Amino acid sequence: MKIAIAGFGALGSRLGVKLQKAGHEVTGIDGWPAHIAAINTNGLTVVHDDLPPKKYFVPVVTPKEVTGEFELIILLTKTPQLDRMLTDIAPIITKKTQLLVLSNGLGNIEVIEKHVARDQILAGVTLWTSSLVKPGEIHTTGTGSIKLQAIGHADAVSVAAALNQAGLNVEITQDVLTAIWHKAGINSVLNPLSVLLNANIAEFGTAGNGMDLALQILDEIQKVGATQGVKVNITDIMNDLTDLLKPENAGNHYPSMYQDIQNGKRTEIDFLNGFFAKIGRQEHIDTPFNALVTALVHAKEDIERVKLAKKQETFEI
Ligand SMILES: NC(=O)C1=CN([C@@H]2O[C@H](COP(=O)(O)OP(=O)(O)OC[C@H]3O[C@@H](n4cnc5c(N)ncnc54)[C@H](OP(=O)(O)O)[C@@H]3O)[C@@H](O)[C@H]2O)C=CC1
Ligand SMILES: CC(C)(CO)C(=O)C(=O)O
Repeated sequence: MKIAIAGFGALGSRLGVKLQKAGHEVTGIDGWPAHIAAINTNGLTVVHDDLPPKKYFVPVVTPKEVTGEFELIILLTKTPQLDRMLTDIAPIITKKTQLLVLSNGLGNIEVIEKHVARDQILAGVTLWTSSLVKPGEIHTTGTGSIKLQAIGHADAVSVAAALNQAGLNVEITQDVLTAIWHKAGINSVLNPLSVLLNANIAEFGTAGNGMDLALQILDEIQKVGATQGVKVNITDIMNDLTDLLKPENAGNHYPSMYQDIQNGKRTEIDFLNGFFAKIGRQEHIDTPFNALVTALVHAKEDIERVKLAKKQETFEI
């Protein structure tokens, strides 16, 4: 299948390599010039756990440069960048193109609906992980899975089959909205707490009160979900959290929000805990934990951005 991955960052790169290895024709689309240049010149370096680095040659272009027709575009930008990416790649989206969004957070489907017909959209969630450690180099660990559903009449079966050829462990769900809230519950625990506690997923699991904190956050999300007609199953989320702590799954992974903070970038917090706190305010549901976590992550974003800017100034001197 001819596949483009829009948002060829940490996770886009990992999935891109797996899809290319399975025989698909893959093109990466990304806006970070240094990353594009590194991959196109020297290949993408992938370091899996303690294994020797491997190089893969997947062509990467900017959103404004990309040309050609793709049967499938996998959207893997950070949530705040999705709208901009879709605007920039509009020339390559035909009526036959299917778009699958796997980014974390709430509200992605509504953004895509502004750009293409419902029948072209598939939405999903993924437990694959990856870290972009420097331009052109990702570090990977463990394994993962994907759940997806067609929003209208897109061809979920052929998309799932193409992804499964690459061993991506895809399951078609009939209730992707619940899956998205479920995943957002997982992210609303692991992502901000990794930032605030400076811990990877396994290290978070060693905190004596870690799971109590998780329960407080999830209890609020469950109450907010009920106001929106979404059933959030806390037991199922806690089971998934416990599985993710294992090194063979994602224990050694620093969540994507942790990586954003390290890179001095704004995070997806407003599409996770911040989203639940906002709906909670509208629906008169108290969400003190989610509101506090959101405020603390925003504070951390500011602190790290100032620190990084100072470091860069020092380099210039
Ligand atoms: N990483 C993971 O393990 C997982 C991620 N996800 C989700 O997948 C989506 C994509 O995440 P992920 O791949 O981690 O995101 P990345 O930050 O690695 O990549 C997203 C985009 O950010 C830009 N970018 C990345 N690093 C830098 C940098 N240092 N300086 C400038 N620009 C940079 C890139 O281009 P551009 O300049 O165009 O912005 C890239 O397209 C998110 O919604 C995330 O929550 C879901 C599961 C696991
Ligand atoms: C792997 C996981 C679930 C960790 O929180 C994730 O989605 C991320 O890193 O953003």
